[in-house]
Amino acid sequence: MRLKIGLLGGGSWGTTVASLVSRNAPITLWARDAETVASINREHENPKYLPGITLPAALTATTSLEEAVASADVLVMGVPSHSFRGVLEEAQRHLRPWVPVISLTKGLELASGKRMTELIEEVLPGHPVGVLTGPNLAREIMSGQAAASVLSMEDEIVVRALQPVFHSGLFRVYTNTDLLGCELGGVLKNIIAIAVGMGDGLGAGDNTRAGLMTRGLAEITRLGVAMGGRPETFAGLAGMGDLIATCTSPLSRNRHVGVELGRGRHIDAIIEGMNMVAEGVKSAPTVMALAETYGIAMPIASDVFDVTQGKRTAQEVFRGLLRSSVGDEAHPG
Ligand SMILES: NC(=O)C1=CN([C@@H]2O[C@H](COP(=O)(O)OP(=O)(O)OC[C@H]3O[C@@H](n4cnc5c(N)ncnc54)[C@H](OP(=O)(O)O)[C@@H]3O)[C@@H](O)[C@H]2O)C=CC1
Ligand SMILES: O=C(CO)COP(=O)(O)O
Repeated sequence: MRLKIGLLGGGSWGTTVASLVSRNAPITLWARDAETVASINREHENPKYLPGITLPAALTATTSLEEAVASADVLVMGVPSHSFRGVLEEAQRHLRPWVPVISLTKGLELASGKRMTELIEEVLPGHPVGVLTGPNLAREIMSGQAAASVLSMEDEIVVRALQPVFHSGLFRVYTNTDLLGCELGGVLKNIIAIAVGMGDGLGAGDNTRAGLMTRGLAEITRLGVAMGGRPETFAGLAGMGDLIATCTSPLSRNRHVGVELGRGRHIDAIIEGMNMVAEGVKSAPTVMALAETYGIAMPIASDVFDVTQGKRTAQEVFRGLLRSSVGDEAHPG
């Protein structure tokens, strides 16, 4: 039997994952924007988020949430974190029992600080949950470049059963049972990418970037391990892999925010000028609260928090590596 997939969210990543999955399984993509849906069905294009890219003819879209959810054997959530709970609650009315729910979202709920899979467990108790995450810039994948990703669920048998839904020749999907670690890797790297972008915007060099990325990974790993993730996860695709892609690619929206901050623009003006989401800006306050709760030093994330809150400028915080006290590399700070 071929599993039917419902995917909610017609942005750049939702559309890309739906295109990848359409090679393996029947899929219905739900987007709330009627023009986007019509264009995907008729022109095989999503002009709002992936202009100029031809989508597979097998990919069909709908504005009816019920149509995408009611017949789904697997539900994939591709909306940003600020809309996740609301869309999930709508979906809950139509979803059959026990259907696995996979999140593509790399953010935390602002009000509760919860991960997206925690929201799924809360709204849809009893449904197996997972994430698809890794160094996966949507536009690059749609232009036919090879990429590797991770499908993470706690149950090894279920995750292996779902792997073929997402895996294909140029999109290599590994499995991982460290759900918490994989999910946190995707959330936390966005904040470090903003820091690296700030450096790039200020004209910092390659040594600076390497220093920030390495110390940033140390912060990600410290918090992730304190919260229950496995150390090796943060050295893998969902940790270091995604950090490298996001911190170095001109396609990254989080890095873009950082670059513009580094050039001296105000955060509100930058966000105003973007039609896509940069999750790190919204996650920064929640991540700082988590760092406090778990007693973890996160000096780079803290600087990003200050700048994205408009408390200090990128120039002011970018003493970064020049901070007055430095200790042993293996220790926090
Ligand atoms: N783009 C990428 O390369 C990658 C993104 N991700 C993650 O995927 C998630 C989604 O990002 P991405 O697709 O890039 O985001 P985009 O900004 O490209 O698109 C966001 C999409 O979500 C829709 N949306 C927002 N709120 C709602 C709502 N309340 N109801 C229905 N639809 C809604 C938007 O619809 P509308 O157009 O109508 O506003 C739009 O289709 C993020 O968490 C991101 O971190 C992960 C890996 C790669
Ligand atoms: O998660 C991503 C790449 O893996 C996308 O990063 P941005 O949201 O910064 O574009």
